[in-house]
Amino acid sequence: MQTLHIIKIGGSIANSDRRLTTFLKNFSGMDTPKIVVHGGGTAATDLCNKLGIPVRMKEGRRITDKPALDVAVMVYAGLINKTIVAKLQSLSCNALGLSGADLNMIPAQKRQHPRVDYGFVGDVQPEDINTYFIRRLLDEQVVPVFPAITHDGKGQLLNTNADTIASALTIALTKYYHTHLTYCFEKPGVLLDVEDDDSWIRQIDREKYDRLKDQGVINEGMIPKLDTAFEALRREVNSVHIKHVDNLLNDKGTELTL
Ligand SMILES: Nc1ncnc2c1ncn2[C@@H]1O[C@H](COP(=O)(O)OP(=O)(O)O)[C@@H](O)[C@H]1O
Ligand SMILES: CC(=O)N[C@@H](CCC(=O)OP(=O)(O)O)C(=O)O
Repeated sequence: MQTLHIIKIGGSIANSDRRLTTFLKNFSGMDTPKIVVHGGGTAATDLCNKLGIPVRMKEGRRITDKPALDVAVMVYAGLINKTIVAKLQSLSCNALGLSGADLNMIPAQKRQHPRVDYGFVGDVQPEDINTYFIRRLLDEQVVPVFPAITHDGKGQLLNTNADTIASALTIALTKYYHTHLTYCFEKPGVLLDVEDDDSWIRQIDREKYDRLKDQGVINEGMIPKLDTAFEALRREVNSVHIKHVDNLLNDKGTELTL
């Protein structure tokens, strides 16, 4: 079996030219097959603020009404996705940007929640992902770049947390590859004290995560990241790491274990 690296980059990376350029240089040097999944929450929030569109987040997910969805599609599937693809092309990396609607790659269902109406937010089941076309592209040395946008198959685009997409994609491809999932962001890993970058944890298991979540040490955007990371491990993804983007090529960062 071939080894497949799936790298998710967070909003603070996509929003910083310096960080993004460093990441893409390191990433372009990695062996294929490989996939990028990106968020862009910071840029979407900035644009919403400029346009006077209220920003509401609940447990790391954006409550997405129609104006917020329009911003999400423009920012994630448009500006950020095409910027990443162009930069990768300049590094001789044959990237292809694909929202979940393109080639029906990532069908999703509108998020159902007993108490919160998330609006146009999608949840993804790994079983629904169109692995056939992804594998065809990977076989041709193409590097797919997925933004945080999916669709419901009935013409509706949906805003989907990028950590969720990265995890579901990796789970879906684990039948065909040795899969390694890495979440890159601007912190050195999962922190015991969010104010102290030296407090990063080398390894975290589900029990420790639940404890830290109950204590409020892990909150907001880290919740979808860790929930989806543990789901990937449970579904037999070979390794999952959460690390600083500048440590992509070394072993510093938090390793998740079951
Ligand atoms: N225990 C923790 N360790 C690291 N970061 C944390 C922790 N708790 C909360 N955070 C916050 O979560 C943020 C990451 O979530 P988010 O902004 O959604 O990231 P991304 O865009 O990378 O998905 C960090 O920048 C940090 O401010
Ligand atoms: C539903 C939902 O929350 N979608 C996310 C998608 C972007 C994302 O995941 O970006 P980060 O990786 O920067 O957090 C949002 O709109 O913020």
